[in-house]
Amino acid sequence: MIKIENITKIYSNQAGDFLALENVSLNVDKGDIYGVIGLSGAGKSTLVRCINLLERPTEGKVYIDGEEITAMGEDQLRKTRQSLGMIFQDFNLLMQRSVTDNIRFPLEIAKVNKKDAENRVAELLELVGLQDKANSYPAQLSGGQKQRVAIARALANHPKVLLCDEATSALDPVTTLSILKLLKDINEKLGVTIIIITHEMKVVETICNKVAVIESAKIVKDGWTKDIIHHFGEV
Ligand SMILES: Nc1ncnc2c1ncn2[C@@H]1O[C@H](COP(=O)(O)OP(=O)(O)OP(=O)(O)O)[C@@H](O)[C@H]1O
Repeated sequence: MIKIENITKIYSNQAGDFLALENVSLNVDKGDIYGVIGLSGAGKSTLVRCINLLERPTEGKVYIDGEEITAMGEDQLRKTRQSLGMIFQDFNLLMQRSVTDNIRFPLEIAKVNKKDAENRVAELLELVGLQDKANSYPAQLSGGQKQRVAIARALANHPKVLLCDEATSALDPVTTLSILKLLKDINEKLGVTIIIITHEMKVVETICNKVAVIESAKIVKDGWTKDIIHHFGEV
């Protein structure tokens, strides 16, 4: 479903070149909840941002469903990005818009008609359990509720893949578990493939079937979570 082939990412600025990813390859199958774990600065965010080309890899290829997105033009890329939802540590909600309007936003961009958008927002509010907060504003929500809004918004256009960049890192342990449970439900009920970037082994143990360990720009180990846990314990 997602194939990353020999990706290298070099950030270049006045200070010089910085190698953030070195020859990274990864295969994510449909239905996986795939964890990418590593210490701060290892390259995790860079890797996930290379999957939807928020960052362009300096070298290497990315395939989604067999199509090479690193070779796509802007129009095709814009369409393909609709099949890749993303959520972030700091939620990235539109603070001046209500919960409903945040969730509706990607539907407006995709030019979904008003009635269908209304129905879809109602469905999503139910999915994430926020029907009673439909008219609230982000500032009136807890961290867990904000992340639920972000998840609903990311799912609005029926993506095949959900990319989660440290999505639970700002949350307490109990709220983290409730968000992880929601992600697992989404994976099981909607068949959405999930990639989770985290620095917490607990997150990987709780929901990831597979995991890659990233250290200093390289994947040093990847495979079934149960086989990898022992390795990470030694890091
Ligand atoms: N735009 C940029 N320009 C230069 N260097 C960058 C840029 N973005 C990231 N880096 C560097 O690349 C390395 C990898 O960053 P990245 O954000 O991918 O790491 P990470 O594993 O996600 O870390 P964290 O868990 O702290 O977010 C870091 O050393 C970072 O300083």
